Amino acid sequence: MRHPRDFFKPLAVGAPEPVREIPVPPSRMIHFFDPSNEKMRAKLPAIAAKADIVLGNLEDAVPVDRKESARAGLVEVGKTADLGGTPLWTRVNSLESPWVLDDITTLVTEIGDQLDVIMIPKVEGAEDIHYVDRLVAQLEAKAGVTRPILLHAILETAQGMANVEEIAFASPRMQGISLGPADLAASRRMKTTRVGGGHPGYVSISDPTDAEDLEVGRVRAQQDPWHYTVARMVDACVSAGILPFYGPFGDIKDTVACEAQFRAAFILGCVGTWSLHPVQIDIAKKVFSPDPAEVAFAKKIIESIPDGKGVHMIDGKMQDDASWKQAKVLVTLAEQLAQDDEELKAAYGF
Ligand SMILES: CC(C)(COP(=O)(O)OP(=O)(O)OC[C@H]1O[C@@H](n2cnc3c(N)ncnc32)[C@H](O)[C@@H]1OP(=O)(O)O)[C@@H](O)C(=O)NCCC(=O)NCCSC(=O)C[C@](C)(O)C(=O)O
Ligand SMILES: [Mg+2]
Repeated sequence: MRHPRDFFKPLAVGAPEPVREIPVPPSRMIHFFDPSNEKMRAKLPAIAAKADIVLGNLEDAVPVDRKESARAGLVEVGKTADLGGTPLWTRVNSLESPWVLDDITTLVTEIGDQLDVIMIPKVEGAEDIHYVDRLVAQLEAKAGVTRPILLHAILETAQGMANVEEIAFASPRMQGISLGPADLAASRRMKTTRVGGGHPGYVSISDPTDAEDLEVGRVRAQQDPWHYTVARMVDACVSAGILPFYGPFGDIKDTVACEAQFRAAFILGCVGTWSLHPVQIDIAKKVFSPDPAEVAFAKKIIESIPDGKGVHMIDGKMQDDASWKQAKVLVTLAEQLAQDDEELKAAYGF
């Protein structure tokens, strides 16, 4: 483990100094696009105008025979596309793949100053982050990159989950962590073919109303199979000062279930999610922007308790020092999002 006094030293001579605080711009959705797809590249400026973050995906979902053109397409995006200030991220191929070394080398040296975050798939422990950390520092120094590129890990193996805390703390470059429910389900031998979301077999059942007939009056409710994983990921991220994200929801047509899954993650503490299709950008924006009615009540708590101390009754509900802090979380997020969004500003009454 690195000495605490060395933690913020660059890992290569000439590399930029690591950041001390992770920047928190609006991060409600990381929008995935395939940079080998010319049509998607052409549409990117319009997508970037709606999305908080755009990410050129080089890993799974990009066919093997298009890995090189995806990498070249992303370099073209970094050099020529006008994204209007929307951060550009990438997901590189996994560390054991034959493409990742060229992915990282090419991207950092060609478009290092345009790239905000590199997402690393299938991270299993701190050693994976340490490897990329040093490599990126060497490449930043070589290319003269002036601000450090941050790293984001995807949790998609049981091993990665078991090591989530050490992954979160592995480097000052760590920006955040996302859930990778498809690979994680496979790694854990969960019995689902879905990419994120619930499963009709994962239910809780009420007691029977008739002792003789066990079928009578029983209500079944689907549970969230990602609850434990997301909650643990949120704790790991917050304790390390980095940002937790949900991940993909593969049933593009089921916008209702997508919204429910995103909202569960939002309520548990995630700052954002992924969008795989333009329709999911709007869902994420709606879900990860706090509800105006809740913001109004949170403002009322803050206004009624100016010093944030003591016990108070507001609309029949007990409020104290801790609930004042909860209110602060909502109002601070609402204020931040309203800064660049006139519609939200009006909805929150700022
Ligand atoms: C799902 C797909 C195939 C449906 O694609 P489609 O063409 O069937 O959809 P469509 O509704 O017919 O498309 C309508 C229009 O939207 C465009 N479009 C469609 N999607 C996008 C997009 N993302 N960005 C920008 N534009 C997009 C599309 O090109 C089309 O344009 P057109 O009207 O001009 O013809 C397509 O949306 C897509 O390829 N999305 C990205 C998929 C992806 O990145 N997957 C990997 C992340 S999830 C993952 O890896 C798992 C994980 C974490 O690793 C783990 O859990 O383990
Ligand atoms: Mg995956």
